[in-house]
Amino acid sequence: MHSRENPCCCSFDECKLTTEWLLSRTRHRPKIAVVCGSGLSLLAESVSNKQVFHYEDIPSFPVSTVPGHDGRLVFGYVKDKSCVFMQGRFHLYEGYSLCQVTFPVRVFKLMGVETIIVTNASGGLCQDFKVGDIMVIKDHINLPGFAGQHPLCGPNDERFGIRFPCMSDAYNKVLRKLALDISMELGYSNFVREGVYCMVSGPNFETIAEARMLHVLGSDSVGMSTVPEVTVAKHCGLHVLGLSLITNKVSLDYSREEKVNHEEVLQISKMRAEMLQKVLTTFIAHSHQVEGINSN
Ligand SMILES: O=P(O)(O)O[C@@H]1C[C@H](O)[C@@H](CO)O1
Ligand code: HPA
Repeated sequence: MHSRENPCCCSFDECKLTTEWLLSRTRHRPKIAVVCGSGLSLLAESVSNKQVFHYEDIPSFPVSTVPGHDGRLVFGYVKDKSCVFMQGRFHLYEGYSLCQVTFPVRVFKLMGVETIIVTNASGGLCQDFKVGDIMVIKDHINLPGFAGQHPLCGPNDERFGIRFPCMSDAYNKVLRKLALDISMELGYSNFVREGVYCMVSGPNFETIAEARMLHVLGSDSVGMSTVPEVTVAKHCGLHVLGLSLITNKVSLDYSREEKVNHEEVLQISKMRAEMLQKVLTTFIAHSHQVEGINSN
């Protein structure tokens, strides 16, 4: 049975079947996976020796339903590093269970991936942030998780990870530093920041009262993804880097007239994707400098 029909069938065996299906069809053996956020499919365009699978052709993979999420798995090389890119991710608000949302992460783990780079578009809550800034994610707030919408709820399969994983170091410190150092070398330090990402379920954008609450709670940006993928990645022992593109300023003020919409999010993502791609490809090229990350 496929997870499109059954929201709760992302078992170890099903992950393994999908893994074997992919490994038997690709010569690539990626060590790095990249999840492209809204409007950020361009991140995968510069890979060499490309091999592409459409999500609808991959057993048990959900399909993309959101504009700006192409629904393609792209294998290839960035410099000499074997990578796999998700051009499009899955969200809770699409009606997928969190186990479907995170299914690809577990498949990557079983394929031999060691590091995952998760990107997204988010709204800036920190008053210093500007539209177009890139935020290296330092930490997150799992708001749906507080309410029991958590990808690790349910029986724990020890083959993936332990029952009570530690999340205090979900975003690898060494990888964060490398991303910040690279940004500085590229001359991007004026618009590359570090901060805390807060996940809400969506699909509506925040009310002003909600935005104020998230700000008071310590969130620098807010979005509708990433946290389930990162939680599952950390649970199964992957190294994580998170990069968030600030596509809009979230209003904390009742007198502000601007209204956010998805088209604006996509427009800013597409405008800044090239910058993010530069950070990403330079990061991947230098990732051998970091202990625990293989050189190809
Ligand atoms: O997949 P991400 O988190 O980049 O997508 C963001 C959050 C919503 O899906 C959408 C809102 O515009 O963009
Ligand atoms: N809120 C939630 N998700 C988002 C936003 C936002 O302002 N911008 C992009 N994704």
